[in-house]
Amino acid sequence: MGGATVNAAADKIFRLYQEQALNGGLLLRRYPLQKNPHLLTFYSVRGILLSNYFSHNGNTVPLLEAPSAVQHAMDLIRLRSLKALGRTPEFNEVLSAAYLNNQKMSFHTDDEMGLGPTIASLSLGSDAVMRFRLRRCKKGPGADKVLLHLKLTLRHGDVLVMDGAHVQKNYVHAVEPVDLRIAATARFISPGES
Ligand SMILES: O=C(O)CCC(=O)C(=O)O
Ligand SMILES: [Fe+2]
Repeated sequence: MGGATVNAAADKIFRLYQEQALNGGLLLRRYPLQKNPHLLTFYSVRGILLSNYFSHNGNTVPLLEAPSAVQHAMDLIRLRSLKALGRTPEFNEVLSAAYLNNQKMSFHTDDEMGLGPTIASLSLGSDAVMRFRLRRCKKGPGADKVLLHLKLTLRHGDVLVMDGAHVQKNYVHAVEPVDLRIAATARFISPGES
């Protein structure tokens, strides 16, 4: 959910992410692709709802001290998730990934322990192709085609909502941006699982 007419907020957040990454306020970190294909760069916020912590590479600071890019991202995700679902899902964390130089996120599922059933991600920057495939393993020629369930383009300002634990249980997803892109993903994680 987004579109040219409602993207002033996304423009601002994208600019803030880049400014705050440049000036050191937001310490984005890159991981070697082979070692951590899932997350290339991440920044994580533990929100106001339960634990009230902002976390970055294992260190935590209160959400209110999180860079404004991350806080605004959370606000926009909440707003657009409400429009998409008719209710505001419970989120207490934002995980941000920056894709540079042809990086992509290969097929994975977000079914980590303690993760809530609704995950919503805000796309910033270049378009990306997102694919959903059945999680069930199928081998042999043409298997990819059979298992491919959904292919969509994520555009700047779009908020994609994965609603329900069954999404992670039954499907894996992959994201392949065209160029520089940042994704801010809001999730709910039980306090015990940090
Ligand atoms: O880049 C995206 O839009 C989604 C990222 C993702 O799937 C994840 O962080 O688990
Ligand atoms: Fe994911």
